[in-house]
Amino acid sequence: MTDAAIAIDQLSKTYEGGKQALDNVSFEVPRGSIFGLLGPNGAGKSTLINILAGLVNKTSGSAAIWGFDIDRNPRNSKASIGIVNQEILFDPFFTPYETLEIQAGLYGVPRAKRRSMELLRAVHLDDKANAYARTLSGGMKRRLMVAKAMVHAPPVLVLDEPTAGVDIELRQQLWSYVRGLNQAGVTVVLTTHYLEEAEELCDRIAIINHGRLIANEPTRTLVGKAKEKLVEVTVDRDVAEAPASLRFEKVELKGDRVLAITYAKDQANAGDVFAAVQAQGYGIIDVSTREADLEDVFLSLTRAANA
Ligand SMILES: Nc1ncnc2c1ncn2[C@@H]1O[C@H](COP(=O)(O)OP(=O)(O)OP(=O)(O)O)[C@@H](O)[C@H]1O
Repeated sequence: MTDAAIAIDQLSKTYEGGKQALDNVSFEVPRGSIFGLLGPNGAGKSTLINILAGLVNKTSGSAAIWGFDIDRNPRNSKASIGIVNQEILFDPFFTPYETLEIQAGLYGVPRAKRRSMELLRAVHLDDKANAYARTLSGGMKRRLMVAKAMVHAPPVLVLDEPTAGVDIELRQQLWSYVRGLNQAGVTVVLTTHYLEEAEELCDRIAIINHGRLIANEPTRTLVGKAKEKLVEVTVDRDVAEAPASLRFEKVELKGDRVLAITYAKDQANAGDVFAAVQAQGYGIIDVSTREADLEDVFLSLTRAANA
């Protein structure tokens, strides 16, 4: 038995009709982490989450949640995970309070241990406790889904694209709640298309592309893998067009006197860039560099995997 929050071993899924959504995927989510599961549309993220939730049958491989194998110990594995799906699912005629009470009933949480009001307060819905769920805004519904996933106090919370269509302020609120849960000991797995969100929140990131795992590393290591770096050079006179003789990945003219030059870190350094600019007869007035972010890494990894 592993002590990972989630352990996935050689997991594969081929849907009826022959579409292979997961191809031999193995990784572990460390307990206590905020783990990002990233990938382009159709990569297989939802399939993976639905297998963990018991909603989709895997074709082969194994998965365990909090040490409980999903086949051998489905009750315990299900009790160990709370999942917030992409779709918003609850009865529009129940109030948020009732929705949580019903969910608690489904999970067999005894009345004395229910904390529906506390959960509603945590997601800033306590003033809507007795409103019909159908009268809630999209963002409120999503927050109710998060509260619903937490009624049985699972040690692992999975959020599948939780902020799609949620405005920035509510997104911040949602994340501060998720961070709070994590600080209280809950392991969090989230899938997102917002790379900067993953970069900011996640300790570790796995990337899936066409059903295959192409990265699984601490966020910092992953960001450090960016192959390209950008330097902007301000020169001492107007540049009519980006000089063609500068042999770097990309040279763009930004404004009259600023050259934005992208170079491959393993082939050049900033000194080479400055020397090349000076060799063109320009004096250098100012320089600024930008560290590559997760977006660059994500694009270069998925591009390499597709090639
Ligand atoms: N029930 C199904 N039957 C057949 N194919 C399916 C089914 N569900 C998903 N697929 C296919 O499996 C692949 C993976 O889909 P999945 O929804 O897991 O991807 P995803 O990474 O979650 O994408 P998105 O970010 O768009 O939700 C896709 O090609 C999808 O069309």
